Amino acid sequence: MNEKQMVGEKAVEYIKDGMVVGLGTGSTAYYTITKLGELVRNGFNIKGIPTSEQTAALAVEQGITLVDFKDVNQIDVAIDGADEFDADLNLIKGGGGALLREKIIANAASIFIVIADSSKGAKKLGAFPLPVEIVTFGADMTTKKIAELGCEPKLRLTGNQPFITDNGNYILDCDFKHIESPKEMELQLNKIPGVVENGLFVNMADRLITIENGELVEKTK
Ligand SMILES: O=C(CO)[C@H](O)[C@H](O)COP(=O)(O)O
Repeated sequence: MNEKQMVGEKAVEYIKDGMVVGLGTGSTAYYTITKLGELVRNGFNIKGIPTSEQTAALAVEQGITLVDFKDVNQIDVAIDGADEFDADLNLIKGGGGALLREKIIANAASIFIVIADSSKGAKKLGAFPLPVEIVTFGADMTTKKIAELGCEPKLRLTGNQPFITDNGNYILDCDFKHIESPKEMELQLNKIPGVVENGLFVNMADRLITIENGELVEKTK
């Protein structure tokens, strides 16, 4: 079993019958969602809130009932991957372009569990270019303002065309090399008009499931 599958399936042990589950996006969350599908086929009543259209399609394929925020009072547990994590369980997310919905759902969940293979650990965040979602209007100006914070922003492309998020926005991948203060950077970025949200998830993860020396390990705040 590969690391993504190990951590993705382990997280499902936190799901109980009747729960509302935030469903992450990406190749690690894939294993969580397919395992949840197995539970559903075994009679579990699980409702899912997806963090992307891609995840919504996978969840439906797996027989998981999808719900909207208006249908539920709370999200019991959200499970999602990460592009980087540090020792304080701060994260960079958004490699799959779903950071806005991922942050809304992680923030709404009573428990946010992060699943990440061993390659995602970092002493300092920032080697992975930070995804920042921006509105298309004024994108060139927003890009300049973000660059003034000390990074090289690159418009994410699909082929020759800008990548468009599920929310109709662009993503800038911002190479900071390292981010001294993730909290400060998160706030600075979100103050720039045109920025919708950024992929720094500071102090949000309750539990990290990862791999060290080939073994599953779990860390909490
Ligand atoms: O933030 C994300 C998507 O927006 C993903 O969780 C992140 O990119 C990790 O992906 P993967 O599990 O495929 O490595």
